[in-house]
Amino acid sequence: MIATLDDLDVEGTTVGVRVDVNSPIDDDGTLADDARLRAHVDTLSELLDRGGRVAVLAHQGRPGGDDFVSLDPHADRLSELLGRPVDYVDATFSAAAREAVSDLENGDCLVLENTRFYSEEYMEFDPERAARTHLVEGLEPVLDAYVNDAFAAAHRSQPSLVGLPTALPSYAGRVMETELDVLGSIEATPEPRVYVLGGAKVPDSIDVAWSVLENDLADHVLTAGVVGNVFLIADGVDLGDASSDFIYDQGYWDEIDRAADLLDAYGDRIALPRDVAVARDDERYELGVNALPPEEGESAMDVGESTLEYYQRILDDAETVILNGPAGVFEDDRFQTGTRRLYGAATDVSTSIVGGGDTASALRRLGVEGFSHVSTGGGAALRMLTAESLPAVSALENAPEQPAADD
Ligand SMILES: Nc1ncnc2c1ncn2[C@@H]1O[C@H](COP(=O)(O)OP(=O)(O)O)[C@@H](O)[C@H]1O
Ligand SMILES: O=C(OP(=O)(O)O)[C@H](O)COP(=O)(O)O
Repeated sequence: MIATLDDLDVEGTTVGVRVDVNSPIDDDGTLADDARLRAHVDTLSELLDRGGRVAVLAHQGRPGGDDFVSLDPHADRLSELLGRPVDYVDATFSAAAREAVSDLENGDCLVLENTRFYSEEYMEFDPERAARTHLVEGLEPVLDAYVNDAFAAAHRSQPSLVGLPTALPSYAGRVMETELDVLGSIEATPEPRVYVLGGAKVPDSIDVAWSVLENDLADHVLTAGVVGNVFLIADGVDLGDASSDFIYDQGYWDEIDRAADLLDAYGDRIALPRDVAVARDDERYELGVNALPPEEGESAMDVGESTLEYYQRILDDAETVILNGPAGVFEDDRFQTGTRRLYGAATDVSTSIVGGGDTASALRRLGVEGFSHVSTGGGAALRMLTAESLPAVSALENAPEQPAADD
């Protein structure tokens, strides 16, 4: 049983709130998209309105990446979104950080530095060991409670996600609560149930396909994106060197065998693209699978019209659709059609659940809206769909007893 904000006596309590505001960053270091910050406004506003003293913890990017930047711009944007001052401290658990947290008054909010600026936070630990890291031992004395609202990072067993809830009374924030409610009760959604697996996380998508087909959760699995390309190759289609090299370069070559095994076991419930779109003379050009391979250098970048009509017919009969990953390279205007049409069709299904960071950003960019639920998580949402437990969620379940809100 996970405690929520309803169980927390907030007033005067200093709360460490782990959020996931990991966002695309422009070349000038500013935030390219603030959707993940917006998602946490309800949790943060509620804590502040109820008189909490809030220290926000979050990561941004991965070491070595161009998006591995400070949380200073995130604090500025949060301040605008919350309509109140949000201080930023360029420290996470040092004496300076502890002093800033200790100085918080009721209704104050500050953002601590990118947790991954400290090497331990980019390592995976079991919860007990995570509780003995510098980050947790440094912060725990100045915090009364911990709230985890970072569903999108809940598949990581890093100190700020599994160590703090081992050391402090802990609660799920509103984003975490909603995500667990929706994604944890997929089997209760109406049937026929269709999964659409696109995008580029091929091993994760194949794990999901195995799990939902084996457990009879899926009436159909529709494939698109790089996932669709892997299934086409597994089915014996020659997609040409460019698409094959891309899959090989991503390290996904072994996935072709797994896709072939899946087709052997559950081929009647797996739908493959019937045509693909390539760039020819700089224009979008569609080819039926019988006309493949494409010309040299051409890569399958989207699904084509005949696939979209086929998938539309399956979606017309669906009561629930669960989607992850764009149908094509939506960043290029020529290859947005598949994602716009497929996801657009999904909004007409009575229950439509979408996961994935790139997917959510594609949908915003293409103006596709009207889903029952858009998850903040990509990898975390996929992992939940395989019914695997998420380390950060298990840590909340096993957190120390908290005093009841009315005590
Ligand atoms: N046919 C394709 N070839 C190459 N890349 C593709 C193709 N289809 C989709 N993609 C890429 O997949 C990426 C998103 O996939 P993924 O990270 O799995 O999504 P999410 O973050 O929503 O889980 C996008 O950058 C998109 O360009
Ligand atoms: O963006 C995230 O996950 P996602 O790419 O699965 O949406 C989370 O912030 C986790 O980041 P990580 O995959 O660098 O641990």
